[in-house]
Amino acid sequence: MRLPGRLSAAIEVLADIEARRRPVSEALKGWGINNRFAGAGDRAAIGNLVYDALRKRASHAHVMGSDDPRALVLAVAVRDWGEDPQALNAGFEGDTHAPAPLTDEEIARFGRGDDTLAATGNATRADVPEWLEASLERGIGSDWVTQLRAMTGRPPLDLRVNLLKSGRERVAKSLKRFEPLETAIAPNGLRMPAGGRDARTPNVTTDEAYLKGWFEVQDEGSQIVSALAGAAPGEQVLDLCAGAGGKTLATAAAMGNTGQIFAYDSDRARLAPIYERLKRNGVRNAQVRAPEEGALDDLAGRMDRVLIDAPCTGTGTWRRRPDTKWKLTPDLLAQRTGEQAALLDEAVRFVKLGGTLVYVTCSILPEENVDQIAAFRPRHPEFSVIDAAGLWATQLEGPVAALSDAQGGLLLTPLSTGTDGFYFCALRRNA
Ligand SMILES: C[S@@+](CC[C@H](N)C(=O)[O-])C[C@H]1O[C@@H](n2cnc3c(N)ncnc32)[C@H](O)[C@@H]1O
Repeated sequence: MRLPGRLSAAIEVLADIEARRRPVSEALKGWGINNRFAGAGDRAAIGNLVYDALRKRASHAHVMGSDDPRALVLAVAVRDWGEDPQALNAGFEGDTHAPAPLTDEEIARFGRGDDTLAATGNATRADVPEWLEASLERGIGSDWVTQLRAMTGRPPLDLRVNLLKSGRERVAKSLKRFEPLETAIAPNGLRMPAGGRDARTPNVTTDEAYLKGWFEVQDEGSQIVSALAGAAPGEQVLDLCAGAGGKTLATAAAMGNTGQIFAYDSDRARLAPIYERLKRNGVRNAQVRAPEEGALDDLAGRMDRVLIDAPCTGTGTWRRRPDTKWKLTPDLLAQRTGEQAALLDEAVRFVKLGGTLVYVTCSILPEENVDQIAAFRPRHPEFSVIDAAGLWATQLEGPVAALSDAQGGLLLTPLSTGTDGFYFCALRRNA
């Protein structure tokens, strides 16, 4: 397929997402099934157009004066992919798969370029829903628009090398056709930066090194918070929201397969992939606890470290799942903050005297981060915050790149740490 056909396909997929309220991945898959002639390169390019359109939905719509799928996809072609509007029209001529030619009005809008954006509201320039503006400014500070604009780019593909089975050099060698770079902050990470336009994401999970358990796909931010959590060999650790086990696996490696990690999740389906992953990674110090009445009772008061990788709005992962940015509602945020407060209270009973409670989210909203810690402290005065910047100095190399907050926590963002958005705060039990 040539570019005009790919643009038409992306318009079709976006329309399908809107009409049927479908998740992006499902709509793209559906399009692929109905259009079997399209190759892997076509599908990747169409996916990129769709995701790019959603990453900058508000600013694209502002420039175009419309948020219909055609306007958004043409905006990606011109604003993000650097196509010239007149040249696009020339390419559309005689191509039966092309969208309708750009109108004079559309061309004029591109002519005015992004100048009109300067005069518009912050939420549009930051490409976020307006109702989140006050929260983002409060949580991130005065440069929140710049920070959020950095979240409209494509994410890299990051890997964590599994030290239980391999090393960074060996994995890099196995994947050298993808030209991986060492991650800047996480000590055992490799990164394949995002490509532009129709670049395809490297398919690393078919590599022999992956099948042998030498590495996992894990954003560098997730690797950093796992390192900050500071689990040491021989400890007793509870991963209270283990899900598919991304943090469990990183923690097991940090503990050198010694001590014991208890991996629990209230959702059996989310926990299911952990069994295969633990096996492939060669983890021998993790016990999975399925969600049953009293499943964790024997751990009360015994844990050196309890990790809450809390259910959250996922606002830190907007680069990867930009559709969730526009679907988030105040009700969903309130539901998540309620769950987070309950989990913090629930976790307390497992932490032994002198033990550590680690709270993590992949959100950039203060309601889910610093506010949770501020509310927890008077409820549990027996805990005190361990300064996260100090932990950074002991667990990671280089100066603290993340943003600090008034409670002693850290916020990772694409602009500050080059990662997804993550929040980290650790508290010690003193009584
Ligand atoms: C951010 S995800 C965990 C991701 C996982 N730790 C990883 O690194 O791959 C949050 C998880 O919390 C779980 N969860 C939600 N409420 C919970 C509760 N009350 N107790 C335990 N787990 C819960 C969800 O099922 C979900 O799997």
